[in-house]
Amino acid sequence: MPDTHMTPASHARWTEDPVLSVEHLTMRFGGLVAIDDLSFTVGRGDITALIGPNGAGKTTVFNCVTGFYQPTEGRIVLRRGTKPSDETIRDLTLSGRQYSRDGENGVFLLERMNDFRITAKAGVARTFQNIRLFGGMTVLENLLVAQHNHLMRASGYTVGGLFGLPGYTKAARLAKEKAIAWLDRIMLLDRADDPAADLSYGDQRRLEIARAMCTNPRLLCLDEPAAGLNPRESAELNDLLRSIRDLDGVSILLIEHDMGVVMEISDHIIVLDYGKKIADGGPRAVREDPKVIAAYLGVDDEEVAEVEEDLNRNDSQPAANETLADGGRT
Ligand SMILES: Nc1ncnc2c1ncn2[C@@H]1O[C@H](COP(=O)(O)OP(=O)(O)OP(=O)(O)O)[C@@H](O)[C@H]1O
Repeated sequence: MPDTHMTPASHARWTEDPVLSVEHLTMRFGGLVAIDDLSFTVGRGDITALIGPNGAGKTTVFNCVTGFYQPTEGRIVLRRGTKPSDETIRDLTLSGRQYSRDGENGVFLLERMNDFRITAKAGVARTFQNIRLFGGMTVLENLLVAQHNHLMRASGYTVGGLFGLPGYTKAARLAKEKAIAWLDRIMLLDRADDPAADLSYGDQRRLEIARAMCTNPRLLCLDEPAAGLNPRESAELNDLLRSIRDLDGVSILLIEHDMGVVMEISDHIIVLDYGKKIADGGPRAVREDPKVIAAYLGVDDEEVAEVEEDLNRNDSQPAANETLADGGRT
């Protein structure tokens, strides 16, 4: 992968080939403006981190992108496959339709779609801050359930599956093969028949990501995947996310407070504060941005130079599991 630490924004994938564009997004809850005219892009094949102090609006952005909230204003464009022209997107917007699909490719206006359609049609999968596995089901069953939509399609939405329709039988075999391949990748093959609730926290996190991957996403949205992980589990998570980017070619958008994880694996970082974007660029540029330091540490502008000096004195890389937000505003 190219070193994106200092990639000029004009040549970065997030400007040249965005898989997702969030355009002038605003989300109000009564009188509270949680997201205020926010625009950013996510590069195809990038790991993009959305960071910011507590209450900055990160989860609200995720909820808008994944269809849990309908934004008050703004457009959210997901591009599958080849890059569509601006005219295609404009025509789709004016048509009032939700998406325009051509086989595996297409353009999707996520602000018009519900969560189910966003996963099934646009190919956006997500995980949550609090793990949401089916604890009573086995580890393998969790990965099979994720492929339920695909299997229903193969059954022709009939009882065909029960009677062994050839298309369904093949789809069921492929679903099992895929689940087993993922269990192997996340090193949980020997736990396939155990209830998911019996796994350690780190294993549950990786299983949740594998479950999301079983839906064949183009964009994987992860809400604090490193929360509560120990350093070894955090390193395993980093490897898994890099492999999803590099081997599966899936773009990743993550919310994360663990600056060790963010700085190590991100190609692109967007920083929010009070619902507005305050920085957007490669990891080094963002890390050295005085506005970011000020927002995280809750200090006045004149104190920023002092804080920067401290950071430079300590080292040029954050320690693993360094969690700036712990010192941030709550
Ligand atoms: N459903 C809701 N109803 C009312 N206010 C909400 C709702 N969801 C979020 N908010 C408010 O919107 C603002 C942004 O919250 P959000 O959870 O998006 O921040 P965050 O950056 O994800 O924070 P954290 O890092 O603590 O998870 C906060 O002031 C929050 O109280």
